[in-house]
Amino acid sequence: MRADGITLRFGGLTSLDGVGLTLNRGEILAVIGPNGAGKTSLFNSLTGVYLPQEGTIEFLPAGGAVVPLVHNNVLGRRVSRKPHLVNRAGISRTFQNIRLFNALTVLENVQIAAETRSASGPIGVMLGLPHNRRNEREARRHSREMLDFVGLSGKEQNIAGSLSYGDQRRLEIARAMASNPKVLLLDEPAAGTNPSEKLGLAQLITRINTELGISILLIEHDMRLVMSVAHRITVLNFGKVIASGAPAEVQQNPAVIEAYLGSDAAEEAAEAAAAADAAAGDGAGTEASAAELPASDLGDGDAKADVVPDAAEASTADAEVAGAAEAGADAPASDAAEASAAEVSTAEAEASAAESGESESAAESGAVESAAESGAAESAAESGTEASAAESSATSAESAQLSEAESAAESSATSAESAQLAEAEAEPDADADADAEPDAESSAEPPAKRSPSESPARDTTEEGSA
Ligand SMILES: Nc1ncnc2c1ncn2[C@@H]1O[C@H](COP(=O)(O)OP(=O)(O)OP(=O)(O)O)[C@@H](O)[C@H]1O
Repeated sequence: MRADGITLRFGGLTSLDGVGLTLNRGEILAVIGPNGAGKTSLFNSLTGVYLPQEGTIEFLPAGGAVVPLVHNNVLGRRVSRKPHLVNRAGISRTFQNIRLFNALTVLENVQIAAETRSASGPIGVMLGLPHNRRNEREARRHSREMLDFVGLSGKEQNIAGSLSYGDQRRLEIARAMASNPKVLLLDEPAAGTNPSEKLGLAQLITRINTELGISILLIEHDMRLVMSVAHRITVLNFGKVIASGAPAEVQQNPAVIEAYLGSDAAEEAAEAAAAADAAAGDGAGTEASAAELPASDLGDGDAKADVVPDAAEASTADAEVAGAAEAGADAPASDAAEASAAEVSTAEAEASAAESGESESAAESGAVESAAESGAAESAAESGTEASAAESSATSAESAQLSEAESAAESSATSAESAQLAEAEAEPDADADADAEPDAESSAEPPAKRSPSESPARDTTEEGSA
């Protein structure tokens, strides 16, 4: 799937500004960025909910012809494929806010999606023709299979609204998979879930990719999850792509750190990196660079405050965590990054990894975690779990240093967000020239943040068959 030069405007607000992105076959590509960066707008453009004013989007399924999703037609008019035809072409999605039929059973929720693939018309269904009954049986069988895959077997007859939040997220994924997509777009699948649910979701996403061969485009704020599953990452900020590449590369990109944590933090991180380079001879902790985007939930201001890297703190904590790992962690002590991940993972993650004998992979999945991220260790302690060696070795001086850094970052994060919001609000609506034209599909995705003064939602669509 490829998007080129996608520009999407809402009146004077440019939500996407010349965005280009390619999802390769078989790949997990994460799209990250601060709040309001344009991630959901991008998903809505890819799935035909919005019609971007500029750019093209095309999909090339294996063994098939190119399917134009957004393009200029022969008359030069902007056209996009309707959402249900995008789905029929092999692209499915989940939503940031869970959208289930809460009063229906788990099985019925999935079956509805599975039946959209069948050719049964309403009359045939009403008459109960044999062909339609066969389709229904097949849809039910396939739905059960998907539920089993996501770990919801045994809950088929439960009412969807009664499921735990994590199970509801799984159900959404099962429903998206019921139409046998080749590409799955997941919009913040871990939002609102607890750490063990997040771990399970990360495993599920990887299995969908490896076992079913489905390419995945993932929007997610939880950096630990992103780093553990993504093959590549594209970073958006203010509607523009500011970085793209392998997770480790992106995590250390100064522009990315600045986008998330502000320029002061980026400078501090760069200084810390230089200090770490200078102290490279020391051994411990130097492999996990201090100038990394911390692996944690970057979805809101609180989370940002939790993960602020302080230059000095980062190297100290690095050394401590690596030292503690050498003293007793299962993770290879020679790899400071893995050791630090093993130490600062939540107790739940550790327990589950240990139980399944996957301590190494758990360590790897969190290998990107910066030692500066003492937020994870703090939250483990808060939740009554066993304090990590890294945390227990923290001195009070370091704690003071951390709180200072946290409040600095919190204020820089807040001011960055306020600036963004103020900028968005200051944009005049006067030049809006297009109708707000909600259609059935658009209304399924209500405006997240503000009412559109110029809705780019589909003014022209193409009914071409997939
Ligand atoms: N329907 C709409 N009408 C007007 N403005 C919109 C609409 N949808 C999105 N925007 C604006 O576009 C910008 C990008 O929003 P978007 O929801 O795509 O960001 P995001 O990166 O997904 O944010 P978050 O992480 O908070 O979900 C924001 O400024 C938002 O207010």
